[in-house]
Amino acid sequence: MTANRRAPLGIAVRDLDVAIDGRAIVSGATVLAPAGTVTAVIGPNGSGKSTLLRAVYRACRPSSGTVHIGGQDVWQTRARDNARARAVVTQHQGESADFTCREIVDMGRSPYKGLLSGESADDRLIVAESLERVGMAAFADRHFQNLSGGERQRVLLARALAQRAPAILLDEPTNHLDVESQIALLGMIGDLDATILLALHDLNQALAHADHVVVMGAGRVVAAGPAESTVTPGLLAEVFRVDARIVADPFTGGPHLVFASIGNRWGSPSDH
Ligand SMILES: Nc1ncnc2c1ncn2[C@@H]1O[C@H](COP(=O)(O)OP(=O)(O)OP(=O)(O)O)[C@@H](O)[C@H]1O
Repeated sequence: MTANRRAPLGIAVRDLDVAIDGRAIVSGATVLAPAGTVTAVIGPNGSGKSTLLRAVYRACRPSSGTVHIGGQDVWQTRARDNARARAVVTQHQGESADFTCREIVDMGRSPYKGLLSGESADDRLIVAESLERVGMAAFADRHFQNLSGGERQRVLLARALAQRAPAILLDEPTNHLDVESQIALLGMIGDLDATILLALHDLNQALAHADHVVVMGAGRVVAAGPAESTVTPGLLAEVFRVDARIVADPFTGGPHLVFASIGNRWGSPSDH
């Protein structure tokens, strides 16, 4: 199945500023995701990871800076060409209408369809293959709105796969997934012939599955580079305020983070 396959396209974000209601949310961010690699954006809650991704997939207009995918400025590119260049899996996609899973995944084919053209044999095969790839083939005729959070996440991933885009953006893709599905998803994205830019909370997943990490803190990129040399205990203490040690992963021998207990830092216990 080769329909619409293209070589991976690199993603380049330069000097990006995003302000919402006059407040700087992302400031001066430069993120380079080379073609064919996996780049994880990590950082504490509210550090600007989702906003950065939103600027890349044109859900949030930057106040300054540029975003290129494969050398094309996404903010100067037609919507259909953008849809062919990158697929997106976000946490809150409002697919509330009463579509089946097959119909949801078929939406990934729309950048390749004419206004009045229906589904081609290639489209049908790609949709079936994409559902199969995320282990959801048996759900093809089920209604999307009746699925569990993890099942929905897998169908939305299948839609992104069906789009056959040379760059894929994922915002917290392991959210809602059980441990087997998390491992399957991260293994799968490493095998995709695409450039992957994803926001992740699990630092061990970033260490194990990303070629590069981009570390955000308070809207700025505070570090970036190869995962193993960038995600250090010193950096985690500075950015996440946690005490971490690196041990050998007993399965792979690679680096694995363990964290010291820090008690409740969110507030004082109530009196009762
Ligand atoms: N539409 C908006 N209006 C106002 N503030 C916003 C908006 N979107 C994001 N923010 C604020 O911008 C900051 C960054 O949000 P963002 O969602 O990008 O962070 P994040 O790093 O993805 O966080 P998390 O890890 O919690 O998902 C937060 O303080 C958030 O409250």
